[in-house]
Amino acid sequence: MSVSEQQVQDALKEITDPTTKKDFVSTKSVKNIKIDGDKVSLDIVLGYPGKSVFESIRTLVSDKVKSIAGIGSVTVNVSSNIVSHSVQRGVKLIPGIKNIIAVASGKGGVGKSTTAVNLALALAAEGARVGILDADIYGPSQPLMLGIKDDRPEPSADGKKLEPLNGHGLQAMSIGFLIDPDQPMVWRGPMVTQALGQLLNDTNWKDVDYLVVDLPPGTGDIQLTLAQTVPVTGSVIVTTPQDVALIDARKGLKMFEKVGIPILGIVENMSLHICTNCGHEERLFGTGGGEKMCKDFDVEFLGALPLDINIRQQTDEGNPPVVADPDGRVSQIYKEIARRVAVKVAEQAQDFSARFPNIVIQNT
Ligand SMILES: Nc1ncnc2c1ncn2[C@@H]1O[C@H](COP(=O)(O)OP(=O)(O)OP(=O)(O)O)[C@@H](O)[C@H]1O
Repeated sequence: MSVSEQQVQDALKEITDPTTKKDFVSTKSVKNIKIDGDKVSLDIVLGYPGKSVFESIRTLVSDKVKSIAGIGSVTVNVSSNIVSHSVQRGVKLIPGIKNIIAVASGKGGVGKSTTAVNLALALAAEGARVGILDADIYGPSQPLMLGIKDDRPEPSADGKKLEPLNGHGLQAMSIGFLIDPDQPMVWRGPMVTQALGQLLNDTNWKDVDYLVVDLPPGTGDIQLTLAQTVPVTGSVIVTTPQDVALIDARKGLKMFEKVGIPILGIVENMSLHICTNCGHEERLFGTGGGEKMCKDFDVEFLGALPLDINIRQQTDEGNPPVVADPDGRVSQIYKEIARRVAVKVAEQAQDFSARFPNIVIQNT
């Protein structure tokens, strides 16, 4: 008696994708089941980029299907398909961009730009088409971190837009490509929003699955306006474990909640110091702060990066760890975070009617 499609589906309900923590049937990843006598073939189509886990998923699924009685050979193809998700209501989507991920911090200097660039590179390493927009108008650091600070963007063929620059395979745009970094610029609030709007809308983004936006630090008027004008799928908040950083990170979280942007999760940066001489581990800034905050606010703890001299040196030299040492421990952490972020994006509803925020105008 030959095996039925239902038997294959039932078997696949019993195994869990380590990234989504769900079974492949409930995430609608199982496609195209074909049964020919005792031969079975099927596709697993993931909703997140996961090149580095394709092989382990292929083995996991194929071993499970092989365990069904009466099955001879099994062929499993694993791939990813990234689709667009909803954004906050009233904000227009941008052509050429499927999803926008805002990387924010309540406080300056916590490693937001470092996290943004390595997250973008990790998403790309996992197989996605990725762009990075440096919205840190006051202190653009992406041109330096991508090693292309002296490059200048070219106009597009129709002369209407600017071509993004290429930084380690990312499509990149930053105010830093357009101004002289040594000349102080004085920006007023409306100019910042206008400049950002232009960088976002007047760049010729090409088929980007994820655009990572490196927001300016803080939770003032400018961040709020940006959060309301950029069509964001979700936000990632970067913090260090010190209490002062965590207090500001909470403010960031509340700001996104207010404008109806989902929080994809929190990254704790510089959480642990490993001595380069003796390997001793020290929690310079305390322990568990990021995780506790996630519990308090019911958001996901995406991962923790150590305070590591290589992260600083490689990133500040324009060759971030995900590129400089793609198989190293730090890259693995960034890739795990990237996959978790992509899963959280994929979990966002594609209709947004339920998320319209209440706007209350208060006179204080
Ligand atoms: N995990 C880490 N280990 C060591 N150094 C780090 C780490 N993360 C960031 N840094 C370094 O800390 C400095 C500040 O990082 P970064 O510019 O990313 O912070 P930021 O939050 O974006 O700052 P700003 O508020 O200026 O935008 C940089 O020199 C960076 O290389």
